[in-house]
Amino acid sequence: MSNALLTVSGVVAGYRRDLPILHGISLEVHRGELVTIVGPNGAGKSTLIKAIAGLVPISEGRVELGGTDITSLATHKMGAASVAYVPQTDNVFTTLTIDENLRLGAAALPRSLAKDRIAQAYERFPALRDHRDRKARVLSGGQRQLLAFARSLLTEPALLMLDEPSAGLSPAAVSEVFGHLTDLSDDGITILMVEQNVKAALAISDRTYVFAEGENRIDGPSGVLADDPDMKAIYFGGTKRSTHAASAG
Ligand SMILES: Nc1ncnc2c1ncn2[C@@H]1O[C@H](COP(=O)(O)OP(=O)(O)OP(=O)(O)O)[C@@H](O)[C@H]1O
Repeated sequence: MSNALLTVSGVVAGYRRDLPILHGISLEVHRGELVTIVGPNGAGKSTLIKAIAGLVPISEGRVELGGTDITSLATHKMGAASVAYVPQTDNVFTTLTIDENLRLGAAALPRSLAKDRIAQAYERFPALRDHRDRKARVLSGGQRQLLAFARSLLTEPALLMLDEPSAGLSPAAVSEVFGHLTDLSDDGITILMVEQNVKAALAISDRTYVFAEGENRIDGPSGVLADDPDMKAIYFGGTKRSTHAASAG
């Protein structure tokens, strides 16, 4: 039996029905895995996680979470379906403090559970506890990302999806944020992320999918792909489909 938590099969999707951006994307994320999607600009990486999150219409194909069909489920129902999505920007309330952001994120939980989960969040991200009364707008880019992760984890989603968590961060902040992602993954949290920082992403993820022009190109264990000559072809002009890529299944 497959250990897949998320299964995306043949997804065709785009911002306009007559203009598909994704041309039949398939991938799997197994329970406890950290999986990255990389690829050149405009490859459709962000579009895929937005489509999974119900933000971009899917015209063909299927998305399943734990065997349940969540294709085109309305975004506001994704939380109940146990999917959390952290967008690249505008992922925290900048006019609120860290503590207020977390309390808002836990608002749907019973009061005592919310308190416990916020305490756990501060334990996991001590930098947030240290600045709990600061407005999110004065936080560094890295601290904002950590706040966005902490908020999205309050409901203990089965799947955490991140859109370019390293975008706009300094190298030191990338290494701090990616260190936390490694810890989350070590704690068994299942993560699907889109990244532009290929080297850093390959270093921390279990498996990687490479997209180009809205299609799957290569996938396999990240350690293997780091040395794959086809990666260079995809990034520097070629679009050759690999025949030796490891399968996800
Ligand atoms: N809101 C939108 N409306 C229409 N087209 C869009 C929209 N957002 C993205 N696109 C188009 O969809 C295609 C794929 O964009 P997408 O953001 O998914 O790429 P990506 O692989 O994540 O790369 P990047 O890192 O450059 O964003 C691009 O041609 C882009 O111009």
